[in-house]
Amino acid sequence: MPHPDAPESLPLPAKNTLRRELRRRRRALTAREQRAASTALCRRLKTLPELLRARRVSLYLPAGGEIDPLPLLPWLYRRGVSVYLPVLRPLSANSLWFVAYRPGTPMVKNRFGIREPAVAFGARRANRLPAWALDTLIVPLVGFDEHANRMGMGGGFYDRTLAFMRRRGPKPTLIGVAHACQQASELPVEPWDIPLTTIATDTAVVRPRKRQAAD
Ligand SMILES: Nc1nc2c(c(=O)[nH]1)N(C=O)[C@@H](CNc1ccc(C(=O)N[C@@H](CCC(=O)O)C(=O)O)cc1)CN2
Ligand SMILES: Nc1ncnc2c1ncn2[C@@H]1O[C@H](COP(=O)(O)OP(=O)(O)OP(=O)(O)O)[C@@H](O)[C@H]1O
Repeated sequence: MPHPDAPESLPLPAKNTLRRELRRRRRALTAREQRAASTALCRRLKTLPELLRARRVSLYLPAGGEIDPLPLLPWLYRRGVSVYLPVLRPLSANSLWFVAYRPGTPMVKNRFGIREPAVAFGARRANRLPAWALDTLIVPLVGFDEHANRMGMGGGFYDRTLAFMRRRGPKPTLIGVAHACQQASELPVEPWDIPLTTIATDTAVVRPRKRQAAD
């Protein structure tokens, strides 16, 4: 079910207006609603076969009302999963690499005010992975629709970082996560958008429609 306030359709120029509206919705949730949503989301994630198979997973530290995936941490550590966080890649415009996140990882704020592992720590090869070397990415999103299309913060960070998915080679599982109120009725699909495997929210799991042979 689309959010009751979701617009009926989306002309392209309205994309940024919708992005602002969806960001406003998640920021408007109370601390109590945030906690309940995060608990419900993480409970659901723990039942996803994709995540049960995972050995190298990226999470994110929530900002601006994003749903919080961190209650997964103890569960992942217990299962011996290696956990990574996205870090703005130095010297490479708007793309990410993934740095180990474990007790003791030194953290700094990036230019958006989001905490991330310190550059010097991530600079050591043993502490980081390119996206293709992860098996599962938990991907933050600003908006999604019933076909599991995704809208992000608008920087193209994940789309650029995941562009390798169009080529032959490893294809990690991409699990988008969001609050249910971040659903819109129909998002425009851009040529550079990388489709997600699954989206999980506090109330549902959304998967893309299976592609027909003729698509
Ligand atoms: N928690 C979290 N971490 C993440 C992301 C994310 O979406 N969520 N990213 C996913 O890409 C990357 C960072 N991308 C971001 C892109 C834009 C803005 C942002 O707030 N833009 C402001 C302008 C801020 C400024 O320029 O100072 C804005 O649009 O209002 C933040 C993060 C990596 N880390
Ligand atoms: N693979 C890519 N190569 C070059 N530019 C890209 C690529 N992917 C996205 N971009 C650029 O990034 C910008 C932001 O794209 P868009 O508005 O779709 O972001 P988004 O999907 O919301 O962001 P994100 O991927 O960070 O969550 C666009 O101007 C687009 O041209």
